[in-house]
Formats: sequence, C-alpha cells, structure tokens
Amino acid sequence: MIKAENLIRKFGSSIAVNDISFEVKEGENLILLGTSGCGKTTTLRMINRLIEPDSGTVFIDGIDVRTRQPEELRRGIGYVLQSHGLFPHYTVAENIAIVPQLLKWNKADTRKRAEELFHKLNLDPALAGQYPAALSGGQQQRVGLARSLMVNPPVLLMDEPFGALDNLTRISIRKEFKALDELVKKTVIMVTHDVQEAFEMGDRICLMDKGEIKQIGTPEELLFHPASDFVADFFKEQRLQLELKSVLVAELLPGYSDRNITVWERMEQLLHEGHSGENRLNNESVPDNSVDIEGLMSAFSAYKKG
Ligand SMILES: Nc1ncnc2c1ncn2[C@@H]1O[C@H](COP(=O)(O)OP(=O)(O)OP(=O)(O)O)[C@@H](O)[C@H]1O
Repeated sequence: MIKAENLIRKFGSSIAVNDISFEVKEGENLILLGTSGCGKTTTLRMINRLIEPDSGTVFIDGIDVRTRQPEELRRGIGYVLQSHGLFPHYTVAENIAIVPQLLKWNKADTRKRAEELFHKLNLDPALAGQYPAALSGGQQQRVGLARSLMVNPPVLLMDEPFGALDNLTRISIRKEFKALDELVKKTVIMVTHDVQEAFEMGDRICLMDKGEIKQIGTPEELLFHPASDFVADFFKEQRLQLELKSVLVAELLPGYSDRNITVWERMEQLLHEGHSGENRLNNESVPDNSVDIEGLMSAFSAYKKG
C-alpha cells in the first residue's frame, strides 16, 4: 500500500535520510524507531509531502505521491503530532470539523461522526465546546487523534503521538489506541524513540540510525535475529521486557485460546487480577485462565532454551 523507494533527503551538506526503501502493507502498523536525529520525522514527512525528497519516490496504492496535489493527498492521510497540532483559537468541535468542512460534509454528518469518535476515544462530549488549552495533555492527544480520523483516511501517520504525555498516561493511552477498532483497519506509520512503545504498537519495526535503515522486521525478528551488532546492542538494556512483549502465549502453550495475547500482556492481566482480588474464573474477558504466572514464566524459560 505504501512503498518508499531509495529516498534521499539532505539539509545543507548533512544527509538526514540516506537512500532508504521500505514497504508497508495495507492494515499494517510500521514503527520508525531510532535515536534523536536519525531521520524518522523526515522520512514520515516525505510520505505526505510536507518534505520533498531530493531523490527517490513514495508510492501510495501504486501512485507516485508527486503526481497528486499536496492538499488533496493530505486529506486522505491522517497526521498526528506530538504537540497534537490543535488550533488554540478554535473549540474542540471546530478543530475536528476542519477537514470534513473542506470536504463539504453537512453539519449533521460531521456531528454524528464526532460523537462516534468521542465515544470510542473516551472523550466527554462536554469537551466539544472547550478550547484546547482547557484540556489535559491526554485529552488533547485524543482530540488530535479524533481529528485525524474524522474522514476515515486509510493511512495514518503518527509522529511521537504520546511523546508529550507523562509516563502513566502514555502507557494507558497507547494501550487504548492499540485496541481501537478504527486503527486496527488502517495502515499506520508511527515514529517513536521509545523502544517499549515500538514493541507494543508495531507489527513491524524499522530501526534507523544516521539516516539509514539498520533492520526492518517483526519485533521478534529484531530481537531474536538481529541483522548486526548495532541492532542487538540497541535492545540490550531492555531485552527481557521486550522478549516478554514480543512472544505470544500461544507460542509457549500451543493450545492457548487467545491467539494474539503476548506473555507480557497476560502477565499484566494476572497481576491485576491478583491485586484486585477478582475471581479469575468469573472473568469472561480472559478466555483461558489455566496458566498462572509461575507456569507462564517456566514455559517462557523453556521456550528460550529452545
Ligand atoms: N528543516 C531542517 N533544516 C535543517 N536540518 C534539519 C531539518 N529537519 C531535520 N534536519 C536534520 O536532519 C536530521 C534528521 O532529523 P529528523 O527530525 O528527521 O530526525 P528524527 O529521527 O525524527 O529526530 P527526533 O526524534 O529528534 O525528532 C537531523 O540531523 C536534523 O537536525
């Protein structure tokens, strides 16, 4: 669906992006990961033509983006920024109605879609009449996402979308975002420098350094089959946590009923149930309760020993 071919972009004499190519399939979530200044944002902005490459081509659905008018192109690509990008002198409702207005939606449809997204993003409808400054950072970020989703673009670009939030808000909001049905269907490219975030959110991760791609692959591939010492070293400090986030319970226990839950997520559930004193057998949201933390850890360690 998105194909970047041999992109090069210089600023003066320094090369921000140095001949990179990658593909993102429809519905996939690709994370651009790397330390500050490695070229992630420049790469992202070449997709919606906020930055033009010096050479190379971006295709969306096989069409060279340079053949499309930038404004028209961007209406079909949601864009979420770290600083939410809301206009301070517009109310929340006015902010999220901007693109629908450009597309000449009628007011009733705009209101209906806004209400739907407010509900999905756990936003209080009363916030619609407020100005962005009156909202918390988490609320502003939700509104920023609602705005980018209003006209249901098939592609979403997110640049450090949780970067301005405190750690606890950040962790809970990214979990919500990951589970959001509107995002599951979309082709998403997200920039982050946070390794844990990349492993939680990404179907595949594109690890960059100094304008180049060091490796693209699933979290598991990067962790267990690093292409170089650079890649292995990049994840060294957080390795155990990342392994727990990248391995599925079903890989350890083939009969496990929830095929998509990671060992990390299941451990969090088990700990939460332990703390809240819930009766696990009555918790219908957990499809298979037959394994406890000790069982999970010993299956994980057997898996690692191979
Ligand atoms: N408009 C610009 N003018 C000059 N240099 C720029 C410009 N934009 C980016 N650069 C330089 O290009 C390089 C890559 O920047 P880019 O913002 O893409 O990196 P990044 O990986 O997104 O970093 P960060 O996580 O800090 O945002 C950096 O050295 C940066 O200083």
